[in-house]
Amino acid sequence: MSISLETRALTVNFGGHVAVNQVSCAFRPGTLTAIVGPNGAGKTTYFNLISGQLPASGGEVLLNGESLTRHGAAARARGGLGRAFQLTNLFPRLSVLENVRLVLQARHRTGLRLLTTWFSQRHLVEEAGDILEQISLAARRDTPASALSHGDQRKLEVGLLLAMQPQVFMFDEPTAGMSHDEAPVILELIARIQARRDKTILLVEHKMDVVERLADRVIVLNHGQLVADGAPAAVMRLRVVQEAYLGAEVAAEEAA
Ligand SMILES: Nc1ncnc2c1ncn2[C@@H]1O[C@H](COP(=O)(O)OP(=O)(O)OP(=O)(O)O)[C@@H](O)[C@H]1O
Repeated sequence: MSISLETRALTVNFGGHVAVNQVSCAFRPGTLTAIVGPNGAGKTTYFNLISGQLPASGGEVLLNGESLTRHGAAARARGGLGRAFQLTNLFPRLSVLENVRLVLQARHRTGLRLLTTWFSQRHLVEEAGDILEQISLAARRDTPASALSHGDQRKLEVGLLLAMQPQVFMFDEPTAGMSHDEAPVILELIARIQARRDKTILLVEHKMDVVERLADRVIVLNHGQLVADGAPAAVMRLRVVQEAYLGAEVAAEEAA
């Protein structure tokens, strides 16, 4: 399939520090790419540059061949870049159902006039209800988003992404801070999006088992540079990756 998202020599400097350094990479629909690397390698910064949260110092981000340089985060989201796990996406006082319904409403571009009709309201609520089933939050549909546990808020964010139906899904450590019971729901959802094979999925992930389970391709960032790119089995054996993961495990053991 043709390229959906591409970065060309994407670069950002913070003072004298080059956090992302000339990263050129192309992503295709139907592929889940895991972005791995040691702490501070530039993974989240790379995401921020792609989604427009952070302006680049150099290089370009292209979606379907079109440069996004002039577009801010909101325009990129409308254009098809869906990034989860910025809890700011949620409307805290609105119920779980209303959060999803609002995003569906925006996607269907149903104006206020149409929305007043009983049919369109019912249709949106039904579609929102389906999404709540998928994210296992149907029982919490009337709960304000702010009253949900952290794990449930993260599920709801995936629900908002499902409602947006972006072309590119960006997940930044989707199960971080989640309990053992909660994480599988999110991973299953990502696997289901992946199974449709029409979306481009980017995943920043520290957990090796998650990368091994989900990734079709792994790219490695180290000191802001793209240092490896390929099939998960081969890339995960590389020393820089082993050190990054072993380092994380040792650090976790020391902290325990
Ligand atoms: N807004 C900022 N201002 C200054 N330096 C920053 C800023 N954001 C990130 N950095 C620096 O850029 C480098 C890359 O950080 P980044 O968070 O992207 O790494 P990461 O690979 O996501 O790390 P981790 O795995 O620990 O989340 C780090 O040295 C970080 O301190």
